[in-house]
Amino acid sequence: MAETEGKTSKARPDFRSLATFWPYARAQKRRIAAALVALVVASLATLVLPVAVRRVIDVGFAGGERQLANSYFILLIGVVAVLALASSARFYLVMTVGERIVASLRADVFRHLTRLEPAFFDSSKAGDLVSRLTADTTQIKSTFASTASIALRNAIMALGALALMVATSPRLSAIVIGVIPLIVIPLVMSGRSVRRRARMAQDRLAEASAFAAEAVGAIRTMQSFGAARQTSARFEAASDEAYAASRGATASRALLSGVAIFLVSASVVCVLWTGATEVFDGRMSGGRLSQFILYAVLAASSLGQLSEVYGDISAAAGASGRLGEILAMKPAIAAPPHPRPMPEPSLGELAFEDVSFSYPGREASALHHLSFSIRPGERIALVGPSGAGKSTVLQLALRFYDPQGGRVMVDGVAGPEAEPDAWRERFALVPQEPTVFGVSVRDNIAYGRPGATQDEVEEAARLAAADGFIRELPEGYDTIVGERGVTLSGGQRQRLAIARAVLKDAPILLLDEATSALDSESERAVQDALDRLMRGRTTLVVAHRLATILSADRILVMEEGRIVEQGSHAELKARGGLYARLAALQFGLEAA
Ligand SMILES: Nc1ncnc2c1ncn2[C@@H]1O[C@H](COP(=O)(O)OP(=O)(O)OP(=O)(O)O)[C@@H](O)[C@H]1O
Repeated sequence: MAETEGKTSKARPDFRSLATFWPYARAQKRRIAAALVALVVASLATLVLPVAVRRVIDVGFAGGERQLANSYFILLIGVVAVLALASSARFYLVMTVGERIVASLRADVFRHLTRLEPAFFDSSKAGDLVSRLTADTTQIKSTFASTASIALRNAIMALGALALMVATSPRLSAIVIGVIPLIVIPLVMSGRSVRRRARMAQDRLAEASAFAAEAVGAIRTMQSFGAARQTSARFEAASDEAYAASRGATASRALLSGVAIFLVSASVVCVLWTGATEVFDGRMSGGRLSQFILYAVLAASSLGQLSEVYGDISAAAGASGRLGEILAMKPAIAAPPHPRPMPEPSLGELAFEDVSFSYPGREASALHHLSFSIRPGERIALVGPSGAGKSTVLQLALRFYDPQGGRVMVDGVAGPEAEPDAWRERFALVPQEPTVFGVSVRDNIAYGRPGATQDEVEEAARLAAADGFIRELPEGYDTIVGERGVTLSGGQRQRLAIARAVLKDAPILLLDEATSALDSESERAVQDALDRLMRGRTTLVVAHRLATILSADRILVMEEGRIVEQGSHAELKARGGLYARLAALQFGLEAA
């Protein structure tokens, strides 16, 4: 699979994908126009230089007119100054255009990604696209900020220098143009193999880096299995392969540059030789020969730089193709053209009506004709064996997916009729493994309500039984937590998530209780916090704790995507069915 994807990404790039930039470039048209002016001025100044040099040599040196030579020198300094100024302006303008275009593009792609349904991120293609996002935008920036201007400048210079070469000496030009194919053909042919080898080296390097990233990510598993030595050996082998491949690429590149230097220099010597004969024979002035040589060198270096541009532009085309693919994706869960307004204030009603659902790419149904409704303020516990579909019910309630059959209703409005943000406003979720962001504790709690005051945040933390441990953190509410900050225990993370839900104060609460056991003190604190959070709120909880099911108004028992029993704890226990068996097994209650 990865193999096929790798091959496609290396296929001939589709240059039409560069059209993705058009709207971004249009927004920068003034700067681009100014950059073009600077670029043309700099190129013209460079093209004028050889004429000034010829004048200095012919009039000054050969003609012996010192005064005139001096004024040509002054002119030369003027031209050089214009060249310098225009080059600086071009560099600044082109770089900022590139940065601006890429910044807007990056922001758009990211905004778009945040709107896509979670199912998109489950696919391997998504992983590939997202992980290349940074590399792709960087590639595009370098193409815009330097390659485009290098291409344009060198195209102007190459054309200008070639035309002026012909104007300076048609005979010498004919010789130069005759030898160009002798230089270019072998270079282009060997260039292909160099590029192929360079790509192989890059692939090996990418494999080695991916291996290292995976190993470091799984450092605990690796060390606990005593697999450090074996992992290092595998990395070393991958790294050696990368070295061998890059040595091959470097060797062919070295050979290529040697051949190129020889061919180019030998042709310059030949031309110089022929030119010198003409000077000796009095058919050409020394200054004119110098002018010609300067134009030839300019043309050669411009053409040389142009040849490198193709690779860069095709890489940018590949990168923009991938970004364009993201931008072209239509979110599966989007607002309809005329969304139905949700009633205000919220009633806090949630209902599943004959809902059938299977995950994308899965044949088996996760939910079969599921129907239930929760009245405002009611507390419902979902129980059932692993894989029964309990978490799926929460995901559908939040519209991370839409069902293939039936409908999910909130406050009398069906999912597809509503605006997704307005819909999700009505829910607060406390997941099994809460996410803690790498920001302060305060910002973590205020995540669901960014404008919340310090008092509101503290009040939410108190209700979630989190205030105590937060105050003991090194910088209290300002402590940075998460991967780069202070590590929180499982129970602390849960209480932080509960505080976040308290602050959001949504009418419907979705809870996925943690299956992993906490120590009894944390367990108590979390349970108390949850009780306070659930009070008076419509609650749907995937229950793993006895206390939770005992306090539920109603229990829905799920098995293989269906509700097989429902009722109160006492009724279900008395029935002696699946619930009674689960209660005995999971919750340690005697089966009736
Ligand atoms: N993202 C997904 N993509 C594909 N299939 C999934 C996905 N998530 C869950 N499933 C499948 O859907 C079915 C129901 O899973 P679900 O997670 O809802 O069960 P659960 O009752 O919550 O289980 P547990 O108690 O173990 O968390 C399972 O067969 C599972 O393999």
